[in-house]
Amino acid sequence: MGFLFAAVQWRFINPPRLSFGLFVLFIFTSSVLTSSTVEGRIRHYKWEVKYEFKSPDCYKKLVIAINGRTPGPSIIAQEGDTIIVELKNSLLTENVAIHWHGIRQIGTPWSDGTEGVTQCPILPGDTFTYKFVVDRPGTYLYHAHYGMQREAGLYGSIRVSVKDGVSEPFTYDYDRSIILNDWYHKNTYEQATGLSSKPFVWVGEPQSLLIQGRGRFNCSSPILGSTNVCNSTNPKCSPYVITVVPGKTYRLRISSLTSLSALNFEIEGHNMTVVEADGHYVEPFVIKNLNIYSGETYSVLVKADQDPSRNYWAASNVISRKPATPTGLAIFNYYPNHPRRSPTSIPPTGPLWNDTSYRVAQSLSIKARQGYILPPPVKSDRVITLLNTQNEIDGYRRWAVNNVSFNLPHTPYLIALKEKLRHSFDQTPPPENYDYKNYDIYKKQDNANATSSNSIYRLKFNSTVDIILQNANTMVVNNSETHPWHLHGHDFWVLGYGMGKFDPIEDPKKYNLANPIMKNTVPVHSYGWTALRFIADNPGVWAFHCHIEAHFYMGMGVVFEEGVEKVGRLPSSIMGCGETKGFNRP
Ligand SMILES: O=C1O[C@H]([C@@H](O)CO)C(O)=C1O
Repeated sequence: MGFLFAAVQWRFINPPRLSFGLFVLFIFTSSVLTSSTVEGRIRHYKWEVKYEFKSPDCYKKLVIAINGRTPGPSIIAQEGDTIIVELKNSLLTENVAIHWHGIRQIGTPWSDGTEGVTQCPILPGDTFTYKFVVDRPGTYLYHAHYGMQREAGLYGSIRVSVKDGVSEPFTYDYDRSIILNDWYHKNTYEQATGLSSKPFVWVGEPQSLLIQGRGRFNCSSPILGSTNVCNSTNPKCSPYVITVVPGKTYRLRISSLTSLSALNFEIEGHNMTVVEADGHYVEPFVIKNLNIYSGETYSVLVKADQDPSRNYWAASNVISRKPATPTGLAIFNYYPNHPRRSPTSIPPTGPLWNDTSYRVAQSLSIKARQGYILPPPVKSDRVITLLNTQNEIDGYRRWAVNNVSFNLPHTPYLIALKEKLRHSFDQTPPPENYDYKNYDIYKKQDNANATSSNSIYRLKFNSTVDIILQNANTMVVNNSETHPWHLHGHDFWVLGYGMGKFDPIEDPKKYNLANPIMKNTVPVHSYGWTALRFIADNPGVWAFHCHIEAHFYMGMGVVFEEGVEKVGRLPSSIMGCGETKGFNRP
């Protein structure tokens, strides 16, 4: 931990300057109650989670909103602030839990919001209080972490600015957050039921792509017939508008919370300079379009330096799966043109969806900004190789890791381990590797001996762990999908990406140990591998899983425990389910 603190201190060597954009946003978003302490402000939010009818893409469906909104309210804070969210579950018949994505929860592992791992679900009618410190500046997210509720619209952004008197290694005039998403018309229950049925019913491709909660479904589509649930003239589904002043530079914090799709984001005619990824400064690089995977966040700088007499399209397109969803569109509006004036140009269609080498090249071009991220330890203490496969188990379609498909336990691990409730989950450690020599990753395989389990990896506190994520063929011939893996409670160094089968002798020699980026979410490209390193220095129990909502639901995840004996007294509010019934009595 001291190691990371050193990295944080090292960063603050620039002269003081708080960007005007951040300042203005701070003033306008302070509807939240704040009070100051020596360490930082306390920002107190009261949220009510409720089903509501909304038409984000013109098609009316039930969404899960926070205080009537999806995306929910943004959390705007400063490094060192304490966030308190009093969450009232008004879903009537449904539990809920919210994860603070990218926030490491140092000292507060019970606030990670991962149902089954760090807490019992919040019951209908109950209010649960999350309390944690945002200890690092950067762009983060929050979203539901229970069942498949995220796809119902329960998500939002967290923006943490640097401390007063500290400046960042780049400048800009204004700061905007944009969440990209994909959108389904089926509700979460229909989707989840299909995934866990015999025969398996796949969720399919999304109906629309949303940019900051807005998209546009074609209401005259023949599949709708004569229903009145879709209305293209509803102003609620007019495109999101990013208004820019000619000559000014914008920091766009672009993040993705897609349920399934990998996306490519582009602003017609404008270059973007990438400066931040998952809360870490990157060596700036210029791109025409950004590949972004579910759970990732980026900051890009965009200068409004094109012909100011017109507006431009900002577009998101599906990549890495054969697209069956129209381009998501927003308007990049040059002031003082009318914000609703649609550009007459053809919207960007993005790169070829199956150009994996293009995506791998962009992943490889993300490097730590010099002077801001300490390099990783040169050696690891343990290497865990995780083969990702699709299989059938008892006739159910599942995803498995080293032939083990993950099931969440009924008693959250954090409580089970701290209170020594050993019977509440499978104590056999999951496999550290797969049959590396004989497994053909290019072949459709049955993986007939795959099983389901809720066993977990226990890591030695403060040890350095390498994870090799290995992709393979699915149960469809000649098909391997992209999986964005997200680690809770930590950032990891990204040591390398490669195509084909990872070679445990040769590939580690090519690791980037000089300037690897730190992230919390990383893609594993089709038929490829990704190598990560992290230090198990955050006492708690942490999920590590594919951020595709259907895939985690189908078992594509693992859990790590480290230093649980060092965790302080657990709050009784996280208890009440499984074997923890009765633990919440004062
Ligand atoms: O889990 C999945 O199932 C489908 C397909 O493999 C079978 O229909 C798909 O694309 C997934 O990602």
